[in-house]
Amino acid sequence: MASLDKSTVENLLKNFIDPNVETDLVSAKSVKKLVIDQNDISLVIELGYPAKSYVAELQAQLEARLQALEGVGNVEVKVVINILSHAVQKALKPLPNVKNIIAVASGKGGVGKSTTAVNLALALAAEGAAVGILDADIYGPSIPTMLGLSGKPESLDGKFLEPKVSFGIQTISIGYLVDPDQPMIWRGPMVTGALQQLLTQTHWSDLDYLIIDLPPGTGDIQLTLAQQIPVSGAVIVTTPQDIALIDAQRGLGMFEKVNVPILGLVENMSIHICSQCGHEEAIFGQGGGVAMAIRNQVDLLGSLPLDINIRLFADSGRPTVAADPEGRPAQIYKAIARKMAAKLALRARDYSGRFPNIVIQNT
Ligand SMILES: Nc1ncnc2c1ncn2[C@@H]1O[C@H](COP(=O)(O)OP(=O)(O)OP(=O)(O)O)[C@@H](O)[C@H]1O
Repeated sequence: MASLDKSTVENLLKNFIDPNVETDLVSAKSVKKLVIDQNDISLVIELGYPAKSYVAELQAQLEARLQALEGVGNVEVKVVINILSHAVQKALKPLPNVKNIIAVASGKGGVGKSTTAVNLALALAAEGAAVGILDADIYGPSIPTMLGLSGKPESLDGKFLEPKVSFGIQTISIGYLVDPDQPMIWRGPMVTGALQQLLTQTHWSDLDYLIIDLPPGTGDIQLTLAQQIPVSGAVIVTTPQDIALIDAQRGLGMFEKVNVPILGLVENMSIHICSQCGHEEAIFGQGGGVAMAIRNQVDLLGSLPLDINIRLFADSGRPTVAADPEGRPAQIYKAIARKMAAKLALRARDYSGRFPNIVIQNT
């Protein structure tokens, strides 16, 4: 039997594209261990993002391709998930108990930012991550309603708030603190302080990701939040409509200015599929998200259709990913969530909490 050539195995891994990170396993630093013992191969792949629905497929594909190599004996492939903490803005420190904060933003209001944020949070959880969501949308705090929650959170020690949990997601909302009848102009100045308080005085319990649903727009409040909250990355939600894209462009510029990496764009309401006849119509225009992504050299993480069920599920307190996990829209949300987390996994890690051991010896 011909003996196994090591470089053939390495080349196979160098040419194996992970569709979530959109790069090969070697460049993505996913090859944790490769042992070639005579003709036997033992391989450990480590993914830095939650991917429950991809692990078995990846393992099977790798095993099949390795097994097909000439001269191969036993093949053993193991895929493990290890979600790490990634760097935040230079002047800030990550929160304890929260590995990564991801901001979900939009330039324009009403484009479906909150619906997208809540479904992405559920999708990350479905893929195996520990997830929280902070509803910071002062203009329309809708996350509790979308998750079927009501009532204020408790405080057991009089200092920290206990997040309310729904579908396994830990949640806190600015809506619990601001008076809905108070004029908007008074809400602005108090909001950044209140948000800092919510962020740091909530008993988050070991989160891989905390999703923040930011208020729409690119004004002072949003800029202050983008500067003060220790975020690892931001996602911009837009519709393909020109007017929304112009505002989304401003949002993108705002995050770039404060050195927050853009993980990608999500195009919402991209196409309407008639529930009666199946006819597809691009109500808000076509190709806007792709063009914006290309122009700014950022990723278009995915596009969601304008689908009446997305609204109905959100209104009923059981968003799409929880209500119809196998349906097409839920699959799109999960694909976007995997990609978003995978893009983050490629970014620099946070080393702030890990000082090297310094030993001072008296001679
Ligand atoms: N893809 C979709 N298909 C159908 N309806 C949707 C979709 N995405 C969002 N919606 C609906 O559109 C409305 C606005 O969505 P949402 O509240 O998420 O927007 P937003 O951008 O967060 O708004 P705001 O500016 O108030 O923060 C909601 O009724 C929601 O259910």
